[in-house]
Formats: sequence, structure tokens, C-alpha cells
Amino acid sequence: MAQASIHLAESFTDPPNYSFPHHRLNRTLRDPSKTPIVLVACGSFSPVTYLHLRMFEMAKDYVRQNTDFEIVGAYLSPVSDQYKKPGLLSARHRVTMCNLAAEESNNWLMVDPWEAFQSYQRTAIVLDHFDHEINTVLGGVETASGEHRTVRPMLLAGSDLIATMSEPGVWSYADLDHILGRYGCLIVERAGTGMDQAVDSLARWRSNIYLISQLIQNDVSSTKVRLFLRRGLSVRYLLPNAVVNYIEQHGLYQEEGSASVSDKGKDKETSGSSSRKETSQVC
Ligand SMILES: Nc1ncnc2c1ncn2[C@@H]1O[C@H](COP(=O)(O)OP(=O)(O)OP(=O)(O)O)[C@@H](O)[C@H]1O
Ligand SMILES: O=C(O)c1ccc[n+]([C@@H]2O[C@H](COP(=O)([O-])O)[C@@H](O)[C@H]2O)c1
Repeated sequence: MAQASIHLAESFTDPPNYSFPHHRLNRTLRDPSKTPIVLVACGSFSPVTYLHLRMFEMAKDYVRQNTDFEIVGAYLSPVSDQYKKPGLLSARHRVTMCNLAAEESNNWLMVDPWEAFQSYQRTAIVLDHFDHEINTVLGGVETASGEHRTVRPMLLAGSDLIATMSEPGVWSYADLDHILGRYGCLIVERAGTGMDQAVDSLARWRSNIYLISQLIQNDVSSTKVRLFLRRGLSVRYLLPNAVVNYIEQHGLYQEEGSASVSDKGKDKETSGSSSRKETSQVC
């Protein structure tokens, strides 16, 4: 269970005019015997695709069938522009597209622009920020009979992201211990990255790692979507309609660098996960 006082940062810097979105946060726990959790998916979302949204649906089914958790909220947390990954469109566009996707697709997903509109924040700090906003600022949630409960933020990620946790030099040990030991993680299988491989070297936190298998294989990625757009191919039905319309209206992902084959080489320098994924995914 997350304890509200132990954070890696002593204080949090908010972007200008920031307020934590909680309009879809369920403040009353339906089942008092369950542990309330909030799902947090961190990533580029450039652009957000149906596979990103699908992760939340899969997690919902998994949590209901296999755990003693109850999901009280779910967030996309787009990374800062300072992440400087090839193909990373400005935070303004990425956050808007995530909001359009969340509004169009379901009634429980929210988008937190906190990390997007400021300097790069490590994932451990992002989870601390959720813990702070939900448990310290909002005061957690209550059962129907008025008992207070602390909410546990949990990372929701694809197996390719988790595989990077075993790559030397990408994540710090202290941060992994914070993310996986203190909060925990739900991992969605992603074509091309075996889940067993991904968690092999994370064995010490195994009890806090929940593996969700893909029953329908689908390897849509943002990289492929960007490549299609650059080539003038349709991306409809790979992403929510509102996002497709927004991309068309603003002429996004047309330029060199938004997703060219040569970007793959650049990715190798910035992100081990992306380079491996793109080599296998981009036709
Ligand atoms: N098809 C998928 N299956 C499972 N997880 C996915 C899938 N696509 C994205 N994810 C997960 O969503 C999160 C955010 O991903 P990200 O924004 O990097 O998308 P991406 O499609 O991998 O992007 P890019 O192609 O630009 O690297 C990560 O945890 C990633 O593992
Ligand atoms: O916190 C870290 O040390 C850390 C190390 C590597 C990656 N991350 C996060 O993982 C996400 C990776 O996104 P992507 O698009 O590169 O797959 C992004 O949100 C990064 O901030 C975080």
C-alpha cells in the first residue's frame, strides 16, 4: 500500500495554470474489501492509438478477474517535450489528442498534462505526483460507510517499456525499487517483446508485477501511424476518429523527422526500447 509521505522529491513543481484532473476519479470505493488503485500510463503518445486505450480495457478485465484491487481512476500521462524522442510532437498537440481520445472512447480515462508541460520528469516522480495529488491533496477515497482509504497509483505499461528496465543505464535502481516495490506495475504483453524476458531481472519485485497476456495480436504503434501519415496512407480505425480528424485539420506528422525510416537510427541513441520495437514493426 502506498504511504503518502515517502516521496523521492521533497516538493513538486507544477506547470503554469495547472490543476490536477479528477473529474472522472471515483471517490467512493464500491467494494470496501478491495484496495483502490489508479492506473497511470506514461509514454510519448505521439499520437495516441487504440492500442494505448486498449491497455486500460485489458487492465480493467484483468484486475476484476485476478486481483483484490478496485480501479478508481485511470490516466494517460504524456511525457515532456524535453524527452526529445524522434517523432515526438509538441506536448500541446499530444495532450489535446489524448484528451480527444479519452473523451471519445470511454467514461473513466483522464489525461494528466503535469509532466507534458514542464521539464522532463522521471516515472518514479510522476507516480509520486499522483500519490500526492490523490492522497494528500484530495484525501484519498472513501468506502460507502465513510471509511478513508489510501489510493495506490500503479504503472500501466507495455512489455517493451518494462524490458527497458533490465537494460543497463536506462533506469536507476532506486527508481525501479520505488516504482515496482512501492507502487507496482501492470504489464500488457506487446508483440515482439516476451513478458518473461521483460520481467526476468525484476524478480525481486515479482509480487508487485502483474502480467496481462494479449489474446488478440495487434502490433499498431505510434511509429507506424506516423509513417503512414507521412506516406499519405489512411490511419482511420487505428486511432479514435476525433484524433484522426485533429491530425488532418492540423496537418500533423507530415514533416521529415516525424517518422522517417532514418529516425530509427536516431532512436537507437535515445531509447533502447524504441529502436528494437521500430526495427521489428516498421515495414
Ligand atoms: N501495441 C501495444 N501493445 C501493448 N502496449 C503498447 C502498445 N502500444 C503502446 N504500448 C504501451 O503504451 C505506452 C506508451 O507507449 P508509446 O507512447 O511509446 O507508444 P508507442 O506506440 O510505443 O510509440 P512509438 O512507436 O513512438 O515508440 C508504453 O508503455 C507502451 O509499451
Ligand atoms: O524514469 C525513468 O528513469 C525512465 C526511463 C526510461 C523511460 N521512462 C519513461 O517511459 C516512457 C517511455 O516512453 P516511450 O514513448 O519512449 O516508450 C516515458 O514516459 C519515459 O518518461 C522513464
